[in-house]
Amino acid sequence: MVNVLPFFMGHQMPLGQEGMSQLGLGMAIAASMVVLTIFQQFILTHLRGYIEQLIQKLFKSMDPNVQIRFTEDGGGPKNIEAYAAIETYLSSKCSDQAPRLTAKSYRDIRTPVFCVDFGEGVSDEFKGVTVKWQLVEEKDKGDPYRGPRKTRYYALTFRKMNRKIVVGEYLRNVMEDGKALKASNRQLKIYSNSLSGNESYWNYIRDFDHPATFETLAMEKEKKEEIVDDLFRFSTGSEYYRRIGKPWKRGYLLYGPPGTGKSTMIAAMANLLSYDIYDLELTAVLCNANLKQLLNRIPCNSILVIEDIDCSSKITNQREQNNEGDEKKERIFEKLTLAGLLNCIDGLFSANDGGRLMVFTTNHVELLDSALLRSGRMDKHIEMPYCGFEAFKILAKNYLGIEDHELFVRIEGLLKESSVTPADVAENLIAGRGKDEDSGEGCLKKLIQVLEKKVEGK
Ligand SMILES: Nc1ncnc2c1ncn2[C@@H]1O[C@H](COP(=O)(O)OP(=O)(O)OP(=O)(O)O)[C@@H](O)[C@H]1O
Repeated sequence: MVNVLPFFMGHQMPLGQEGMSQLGLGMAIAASMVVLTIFQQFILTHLRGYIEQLIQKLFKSMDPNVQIRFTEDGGGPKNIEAYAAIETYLSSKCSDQAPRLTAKSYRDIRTPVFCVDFGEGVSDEFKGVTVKWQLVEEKDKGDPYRGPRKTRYYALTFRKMNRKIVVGEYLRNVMEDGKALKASNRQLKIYSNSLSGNESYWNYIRDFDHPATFETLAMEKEKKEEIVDDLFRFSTGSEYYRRIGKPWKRGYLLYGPPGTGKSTMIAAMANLLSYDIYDLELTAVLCNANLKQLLNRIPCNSILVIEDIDCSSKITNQREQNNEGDEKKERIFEKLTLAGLLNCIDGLFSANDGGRLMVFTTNHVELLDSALLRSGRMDKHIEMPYCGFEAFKILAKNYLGIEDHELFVRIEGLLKESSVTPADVAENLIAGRGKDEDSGEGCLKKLIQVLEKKVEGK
């Protein structure tokens, strides 16, 4: 047998029997050293990693808490929306808890949102379960071009045993409340339509800051409550409209003499629901196609207002009687029709992404085409009457701060006999102009005189 080992070992001299056995031992030791090193380097490293993982798992399973992170800009619009809803929700919680707050102002909100400072925590309770929110900012290495990157997130920590209620009910509640708070803090706006060439557009007119509310609206309590209830059911009816397969819209017709508060009611509706107002001027609509274009551009959570709809329907119905020769009106007569308006209303707002309210007003309900009045187009007809005693008491409280007075009995009697609008009454209740008759009592006396004249003149 050719002995090749000496060459491997670097020996030049031939070896005896003893040398051979020593050499074998040396090689065995060397081999076991190599195996040991491999074992250490590979097997032990793997084993160590495995053991470490096991320990981590063990610790995790012993940790009683769960943490969910909501990052500021991660994962698309839904996540951004969720982050904003959480921020608004926590804004209402943190003002009396966190020692340090940051005020954030956005373009479209009325009052600043308060946020906790980084590292600060806010605790919250839901159905007996306590959770903790914390605003965290982390810096990572980022990439070579843009450098380090900051990530902000809200960390929600809670007990593992409460996972079901927190992930289900609690978070749904946070999102809904956050979105509702955000909507109620939104700066409302008024838009109106205009014509440019053959195209119709909505133009931003101004911010909507009308102070009217249902509380200040002079109207019988029961009737007001019924309307508010209807509006709330409508605005929270997403599930309902989805279930019955109808577009999420509702039509209101407000009718009554001028000065009975139809426009004031629309303002109160917008404030109640935090909806923007889209005031449709039909005389600035060229044809049915234009109208469709405009109505399809109204976003959700808006009120479409068509005031004095009787005048508009007169235009459409009395086409033959028009002999003014006005070219533009002529075109409207030809192309914008009642049928077109009805079609637009029927096919309107098929997307169920949010509610859209339509409010039509008229001083002459008797002139309206019955096709326009039917349910689905105008679901609720509200009469805005002359001023009754209940409405008067609200006006006296609003304008004079007087809730009861000995002259009220006389005024109640006169209101029963006369037809005065809340606008007429309000006009006589503007106190504090310096003169004696403009004091609270002076205003009531002045109103009595006006009412007496009305009754006499009947
Ligand atoms: N019901 C009411 N509650 C409180 N204020 C009212 C009411 N009705 C009228 N007013 C007062 O009268 C003013 C005119 O009312 P408003 O413009 O709402 O009436 P209107 O019915 O819309 O009239 P028009 O048909 O002429 O448009 C309002 O600015 C408001 O101050």
